[in-house]
Amino acid sequence: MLELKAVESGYGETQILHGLSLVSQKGKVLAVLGRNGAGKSTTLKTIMGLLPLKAGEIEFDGKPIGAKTFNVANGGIAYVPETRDIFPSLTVRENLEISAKNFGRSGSEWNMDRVLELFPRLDERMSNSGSQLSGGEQQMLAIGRSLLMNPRLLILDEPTEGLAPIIVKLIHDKLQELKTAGLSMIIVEQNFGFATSLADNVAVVSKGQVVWTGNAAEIRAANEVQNKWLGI
Ligand SMILES: Nc1ncnc2c1ncn2[C@@H]1O[C@H](COP(=O)(O)OP(=O)(O)OP(=O)(O)O)[C@@H](O)[C@H]1O
Repeated sequence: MLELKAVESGYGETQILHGLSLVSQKGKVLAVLGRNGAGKSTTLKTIMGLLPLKAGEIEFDGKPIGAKTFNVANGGIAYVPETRDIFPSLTVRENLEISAKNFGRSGSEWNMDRVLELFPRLDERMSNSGSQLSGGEQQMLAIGRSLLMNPRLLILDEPTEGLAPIIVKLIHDKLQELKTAGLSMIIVEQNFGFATSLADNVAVVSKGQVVWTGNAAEIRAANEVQNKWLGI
């Protein structure tokens, strides 16, 4: 469904991705793993058009993805950044409404009610501003907002970062529900257990290239891969 072919990208003059190639399949969860600074977030930002593609190709459903972030999002890819980027001065309801208004289509699969059913906690916080939410609630809001875009592919950058174990478990269960419902996902994670229990497939990134691919069971059994590329 999404294919990166020999992608080169970076920040200004600094090249970070050096011919990175990977494939994410429809209906599957791909975990992208790697040490700090390997280029995982850079990969996601390049997919989303937040960093320029210097060389290589990115195809979504067999067609070039387009260079502008709005077009990538409109084409069906929702992105939850590491920073979550919710609007701190707007209420939970307003944060959700902006997404529903910009991307909601009549008869579409995701609407406000379904998001609140998935995250009842958000329903209790509808009148609170973004800045009043806990880290876990912010992550729920960021995911809920992205679902209102009715994506065909959901991309998450370190969804568990800074969250308490009980919230990590909750986010895990919700993403598992979305997976069961057939949503395709790419998840960048430092939490190996979280990532490999959700993932079908795994790509390991080091120094801006994919150095290992396989399925989740394979990497769980491959201690030397974990040790060499992830420092586990
Ligand atoms: N805004 C930036 N300007 C310049 N260099 C950057 C910028 N953001 C990241 N980098 C550099 O790009 C490299 C890859 O960073 P990236 O954020 O993609 O790593 P990562 O694999 O996602 O790791 P992490 O888990 O630390 O986020 C690092 O060397 C980092 O210092």
